Amino acid sequence: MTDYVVEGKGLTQDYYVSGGMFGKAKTVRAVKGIDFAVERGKTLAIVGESGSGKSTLARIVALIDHQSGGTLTIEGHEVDIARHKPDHVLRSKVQMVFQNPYGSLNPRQKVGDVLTEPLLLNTKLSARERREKAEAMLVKVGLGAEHYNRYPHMFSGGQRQRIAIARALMLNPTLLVLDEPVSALDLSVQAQVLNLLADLQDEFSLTYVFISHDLSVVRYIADDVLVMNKGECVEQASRDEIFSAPKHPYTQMLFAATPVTDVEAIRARVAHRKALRAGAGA
Ligand SMILES: Nc1ncnc2c1ncn2[C@@H]1O[C@H](COP(=O)(O)OP(=O)(O)OP(=O)(O)O)[C@@H](O)[C@H]1O
Repeated sequence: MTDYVVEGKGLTQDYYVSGGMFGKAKTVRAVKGIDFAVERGKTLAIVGESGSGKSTLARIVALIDHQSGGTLTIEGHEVDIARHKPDHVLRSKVQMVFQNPYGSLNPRQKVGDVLTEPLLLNTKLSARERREKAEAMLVKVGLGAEHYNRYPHMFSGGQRQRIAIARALMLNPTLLVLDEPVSALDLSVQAQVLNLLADLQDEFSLTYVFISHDLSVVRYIADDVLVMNKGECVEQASRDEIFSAPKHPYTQMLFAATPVTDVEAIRARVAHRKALRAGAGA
């Protein structure tokens, strides 16, 4: 049986929009019956133009918002956060990384506090154990234990996103929802952070739901791709299928409008990852 970490069936999200003083209130359906499933250790990329509903879907999968309709299943258990608040076990399994590393870290909190806070709230680890785990995680994401006592403003954008990733990993999640995690970064830094995410995925068998409007990024990171337009899924296929022969006219238009750069580098990296996986499985 396929080991799906997350499955959505008919996921729908309605927003109630007030009409102002004289207008009529209305309901906007931002996500319209989306089905998907992501296997353990794989990445589903969700692509689409601005306003297509990507972030709305991401917030449902990350257990931040409850869907108006459909079902969400995580690790085989149907989740209904409207009726049952997720317990800390479920909460720790699903973590989100946001686009803006400047906004997502509290400027008054030292990095060490950012990283140990989830442990303080959700585990019985001692202060010393929490610190050791945080320092080890800093090293894991390419920073150093010496960064523990520094403040977020002392880091570059890429380093802050590494801190946000480290924080997301502190409770050993199985699923990361990444909403445009590299789009606020310079191109060279984007590549470094994508490499880090790929390495962490291999090391911890992480499952990613990766929101992006950037097809170069998607080609690099995704195993499967779901294309959204106006809240609907217009096409869903493996990365290779969708990049070599997009079927839906909207996907064709999207791909034609946004040239994919640096294809050779991406292919080399993908081949390298496949070889690593094959070696690990041998
Ligand atoms: N809280 C809200 N209240 C009302 N409408 C909303 C709300 N959040 C999103 N929407 C609407 O839902 C639709 C989908 O928005 P969403 O942010 O999910 O799209 P997106 O694909 O992530 O876009 P972007 O890439 O610009 O973030 C849009 O029409 C948006 O205006």
